[in-house]
Amino acid sequence: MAERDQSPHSTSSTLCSIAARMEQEEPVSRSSSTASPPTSTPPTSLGDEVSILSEVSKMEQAVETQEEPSTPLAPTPVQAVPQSAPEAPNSEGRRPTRSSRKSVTTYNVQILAGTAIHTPTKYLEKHHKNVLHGPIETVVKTSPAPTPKKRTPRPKTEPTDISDPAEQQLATEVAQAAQRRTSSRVTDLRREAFRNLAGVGEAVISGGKQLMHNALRRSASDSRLRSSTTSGLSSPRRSRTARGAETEDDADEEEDDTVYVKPKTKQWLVQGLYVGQDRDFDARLSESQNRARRKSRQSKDNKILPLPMFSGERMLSGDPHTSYRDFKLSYDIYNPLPRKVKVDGWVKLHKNRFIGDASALWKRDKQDSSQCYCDPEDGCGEACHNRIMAYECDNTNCPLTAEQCQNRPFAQLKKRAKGNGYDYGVEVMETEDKGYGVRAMRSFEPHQIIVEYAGEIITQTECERRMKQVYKKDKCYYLMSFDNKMIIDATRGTIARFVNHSCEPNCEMIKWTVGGEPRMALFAGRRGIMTGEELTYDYNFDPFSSKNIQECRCGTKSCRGVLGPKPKKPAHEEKSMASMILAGTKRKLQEVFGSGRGSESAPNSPKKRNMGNASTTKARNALVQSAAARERAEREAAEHAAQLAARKNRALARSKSVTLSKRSTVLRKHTRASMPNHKSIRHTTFSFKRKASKPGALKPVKHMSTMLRRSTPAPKAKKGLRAASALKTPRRSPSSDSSSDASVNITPASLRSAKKMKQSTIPFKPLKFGNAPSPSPSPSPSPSTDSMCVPDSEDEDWGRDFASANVKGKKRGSAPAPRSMHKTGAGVRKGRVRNSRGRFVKK
Ligand SMILES: C[S@@+](CC[C@H](N)C(=O)[O-])C[C@H]1O[C@@H](n2cnc3c(N)ncnc32)[C@H](O)[C@@H]1O
Repeated sequence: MAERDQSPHSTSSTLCSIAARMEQEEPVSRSSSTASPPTSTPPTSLGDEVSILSEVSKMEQAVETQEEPSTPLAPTPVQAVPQSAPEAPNSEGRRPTRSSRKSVTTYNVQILAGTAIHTPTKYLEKHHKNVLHGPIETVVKTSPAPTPKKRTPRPKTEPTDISDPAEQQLATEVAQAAQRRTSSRVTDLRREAFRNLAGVGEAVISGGKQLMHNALRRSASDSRLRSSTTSGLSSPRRSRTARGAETEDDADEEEDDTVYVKPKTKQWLVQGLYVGQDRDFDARLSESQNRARRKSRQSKDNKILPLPMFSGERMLSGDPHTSYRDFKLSYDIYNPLPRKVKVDGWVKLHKNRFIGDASALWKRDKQDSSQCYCDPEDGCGEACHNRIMAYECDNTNCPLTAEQCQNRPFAQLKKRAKGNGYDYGVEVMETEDKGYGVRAMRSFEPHQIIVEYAGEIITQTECERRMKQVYKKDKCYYLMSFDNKMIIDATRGTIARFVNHSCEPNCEMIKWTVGGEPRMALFAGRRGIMTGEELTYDYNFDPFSSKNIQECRCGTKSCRGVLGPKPKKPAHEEKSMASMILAGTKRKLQEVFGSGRGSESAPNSPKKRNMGNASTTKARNALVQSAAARERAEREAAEHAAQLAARKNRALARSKSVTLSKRSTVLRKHTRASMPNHKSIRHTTFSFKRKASKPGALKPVKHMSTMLRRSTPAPKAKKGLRAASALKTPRRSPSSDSSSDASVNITPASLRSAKKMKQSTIPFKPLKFGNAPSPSPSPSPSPSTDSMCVPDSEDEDWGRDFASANVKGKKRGSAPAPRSMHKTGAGVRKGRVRNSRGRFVKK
């Protein structure tokens, strides 16, 4: 039993110890006093009041029995306790052992009262007041400890201490007093125990009351809230409650409330973020209609929460201090594109890198430069010389600052590369049937730079080697013809290598000159690019042989079916087409000029057969008129172009920065070097395919000039209909023309004008020298009139004469005689003079 926990924390152990000690003490008491009843037991429970009382009586009896032999020398029952024997060493000043203290009986009233708490008793203020230590006799003898620290005297040593009779007397008196006090104290303890119990009960009851009160208050506030929000409309639940309140008496209601505390009801928001955020106006309606709409709306309540998009509008238009707040876009709006892919084995390069001999062979033509003279207001816009020539402006060739100038696309690209993914704006995607592709992650303005096509710059020899050895088994090649007969191999290169071909592309691949060096980049087309769009450009793929032709899967309306230029029709087909066009033109001309054949054939023609004479004449007149009008328009266009060119030249001459000779040199250079390249690179992508017959064989990359020749139709082939189209879209021609053009044009615009002038003269020449009958054969024609290259003023006159002479009913005879005739006197017959109407009459 001694091994059990006997700490003051443990109530059970304390109770057990009480019982144990009492058991142990029983024989002691019995032995010490025969008067003590053997049935005397310590109280074991709070209800054991009888036991407590009996204990008290037992104590009293004990004291009484002690009192009987009240002679001073008579041994006290305490002295007779045999337990004192082992305690003898204590008298020598040694601290009593734990086992020795077993005899000390402790009555904890708090435990008995059930109010003990599990706190070390030494910290409890009342502890020592309520606890009696030691055997009953000692307790009786000693007065109740006034202070908690005062210990009850050790009973075993006491008898030995009471040796003096005076002291014994004193002790007896004290014991008597203690007996009296103890009895009263026990009564006090009982009272206190009951008081404590009552206190506990009170606390429990008051706590319950408090809880009930709180619950009632909550429910009351809830019902108030409900009544205010529902504004008189009572729900069935509410009415039931009300009915209940009326019928039940107050006590029942209180009891009900106590038992069933209602949970907090959910409060629905009737106003909040989106309430009232409807649009004030409807853009589709007029102002007055909107006003009427607003008026009619005023009385109406907004029943449905408006769409969140209007909240953004409100926030933006409102006062930022009051209505502005941060918000997050949902992920699929912020990032609408599917996950981007990773390409294995793609080594990224951000700029061109020369490989092998390429660097040594690369010609750096320092003369190849351009200069612009733009104003800050223009900001190097559409009219910027550098922009037209595909030169990037920089501090050396542009008078504007970087902020003012808008013609620095590659610089813009560099800045963008430092930004985030959105700035960069492109990513690799997987297409359905074309392998990888590139899509826009942002929008691009029309003609805005998107990404540079960069990679390894290699020579043709190196390219061939790679094709034979490295890319032997590959199906896709990333080779593009570049400057100086070099090739960009973007197998290691920028993302631009993944851009696929389309017959209706949304981008263009253009070569620019940046800081004197050529660079290729993908630019947005004229429609611009939307986020998520796949980027494409026209490869103008050169398959070299029919075996290498690849099927195009661009899926556009005007798809050519193959990657590359539209397959040429067989020669005989082309010829027949040309002959058909020619035949048609001839027939029309015959109709116009009324040749015998045409008029003869007319009745046989099923078309003509149905036409009456009047309608034939009408049609003929219309044709004549339209031909004349076209001629006039062409002439005017040529004149206009010439004027424009002259104006530009004057402006340029004013700038005085370049001498005339220098400017013509620059012009020659531009026309020879830059323009053809710019044009030819534009839509040319070379993708090398191994020949099926000879694996690894490589066709040499065609030179730019070859490409140009291929892409630019020869002037001879542009007879008739093609000549007109050539006039509409002037091309930047090779330098051959510029050498003959001794004008001071150096701008591309003036160059185009000059070209136009030349082209516009083309239709006249065959008419004059080929088909047109001379109004009067010149006996001694001037040599200059035979020249077809440079038309002089006489040529023009001849042409005009021809036109006036052949157009029926128009200016016939009314035109003044050509000046040349007057000069030479040719055609003036002897004995004849002109009359006032210009006709020759006899003298
Ligand atoms: C420069 S790569 C373009 C990227 C390539 N799709 C890839 O996955 O790496 C050129 C090759 O892509 C394919 N390609 C590009 N555009 C195509 C189109 N419109 N139709 C079919 N194949 C195309 C062809 O195989 C072509 O040889």
